[in-house]
Amino acid sequence: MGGLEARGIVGPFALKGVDLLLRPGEWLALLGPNGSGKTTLLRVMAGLLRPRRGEVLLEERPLRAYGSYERGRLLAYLPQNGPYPEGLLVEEVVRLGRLPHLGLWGREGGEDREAVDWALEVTGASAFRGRLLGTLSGGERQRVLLARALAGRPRYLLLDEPTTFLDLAHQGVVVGLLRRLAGMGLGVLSVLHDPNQAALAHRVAVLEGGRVVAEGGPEAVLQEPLLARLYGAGVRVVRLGERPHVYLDP
Ligand SMILES: Nc1ncnc2c1ncn2[C@@H]1O[C@H](COP(=O)(O)OP(=O)(O)OP(=O)(O)O)[C@@H](O)[C@H]1O
Repeated sequence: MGGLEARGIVGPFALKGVDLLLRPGEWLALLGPNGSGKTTLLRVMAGLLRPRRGEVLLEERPLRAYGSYERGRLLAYLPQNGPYPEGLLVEEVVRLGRLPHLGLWGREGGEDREAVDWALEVTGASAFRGRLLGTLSGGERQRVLLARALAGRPRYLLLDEPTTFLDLAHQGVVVGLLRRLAGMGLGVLSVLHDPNQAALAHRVAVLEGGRVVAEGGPEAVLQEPLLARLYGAGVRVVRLGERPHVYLDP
């Protein structure tokens, strides 16, 4: 079976033995307290950090055996922080997402332009295409960076806190987009802090102290005892229809 799989990952830093499988066609949300190892795990699964022990398999082949362009055509990573190419036009930033297909000297063709247009469109970033990245608000910039990740038409998308900086409406746009992308067959792994956004994912995995301590459907994972242990006694969970809804009652 395909997928992006972390097997027995120990180190660097906080990771203490993580197994996690991201399947094509699913949105998997990764939750966990600050410092639990979420970003580190994402960077290991993106091939940007080497684990001390264990390995990452991309469609059953070790990730370290892939060349960087080959890996980049299959897998895109959206980091939590920059550096960002502030001085480039938005359209140029998104075109950078085609690099794994074009190489440094490749000539852009119709397929590349279509992918860039599509990525700008689905992220709601088309209106900024002629602006400099450095002139955008935090939320606008976040959508452009998501467009850059999508422009390579990856099969797996790893997103570190993609809804941070977004207003409520655009959080909804991004969350809806993640579901839609999974529906199109992509495997989407997103670090999130908001359990109510995670409740919309197909599966949720919870990291605590560098280990996956819970994994499964949102209804099964987002339970009050676990969340209270992770985030404190004031966390409450109620059911709204089928879905768990988490709020604070400090
Ligand atoms: N370059 C580094 N050198 C030393 N320690 C590091 C380094 N990067 C991360 N760590 C440590 O590893 C642990 C996990 O960090 P990580 O960024 O993966 O956590 P996180 O779950 O993403 O946290 P947050 O929710 O705050 O973003 C933290 O204690 C952090 O201080």
